[in-house]
Amino acid sequence: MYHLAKSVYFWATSKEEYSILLLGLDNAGKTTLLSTIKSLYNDTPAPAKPTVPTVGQNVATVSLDDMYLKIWDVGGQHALRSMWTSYYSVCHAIVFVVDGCDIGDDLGGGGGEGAGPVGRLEECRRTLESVLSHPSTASIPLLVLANKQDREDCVETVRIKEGLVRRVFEGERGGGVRDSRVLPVSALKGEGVREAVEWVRSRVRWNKEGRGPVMR
Ligand SMILES: Nc1nc2c(ncn2[C@@H]2O[C@H](COP(=O)(O)OP(=O)(O)OP(=O)(O)O)[C@@H](O)[C@H]2O)c(=O)[nH]1
Ligand SMILES: [Mg+2]
Repeated sequence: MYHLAKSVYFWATSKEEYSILLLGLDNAGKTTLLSTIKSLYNDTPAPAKPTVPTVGQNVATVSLDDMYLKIWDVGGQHALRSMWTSYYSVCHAIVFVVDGCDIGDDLGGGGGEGAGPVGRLEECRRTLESVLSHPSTASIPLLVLANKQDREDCVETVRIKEGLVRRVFEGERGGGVRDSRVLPVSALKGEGVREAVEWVRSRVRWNKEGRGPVMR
């Protein structure tokens, strides 16, 4: 009887928990985004100190009305990217953060002869392709964030959509059909962050049959 009551109590009081993986090149703004999400949803103070490059991982859980989001922020430096794969099989959505000021001004040109500087667009493209072509990320929702929108030298979101995301999806390593969206944010100022979290919330729920939550 005790065990039955305990189970009933657990199911009545528990919520679904989904894991979200923040990926992107070094300096994209992942750790800043995690801090901002924590301060918006958990009422923690906004970080006073600047971030340092992440070696290893940061994790935080935010409580929404109907679920917990457990958010993993991992280091984006080249040497650390091989560790990302160990998170793929347990994550319910991937948020790929792009530094919108560091992808160059040749988004439509394909990098051919005579093309202008391309910034880190090509590195971003190869990295995103590698994530999406991994079998464990198949059909997992993908949110691409065009970050640093507060800066004047940031490219327009549509250019990241066309020049990066569409190219990856149309390529051979695009990873098949999945829910995806590109949204502008400023992780530093918090602009667009609630909209990004809301998109993730709705998409992990939608994909629940594909990859189920953990009950907490
Ligand atoms: N202007 C502006 N700067 C930002 C924004 N987001 C992050 N930054 C800055 O970009 C730099 C890198 O931010 P991080 O959050 O540490 O980047 P990261 O993706 O975690 O980098 P790694 O840990 O090396 O993978 C820091 O100086 C941040 O203050 C933003 O929205 N606007
Ligand atoms: Mg970091």
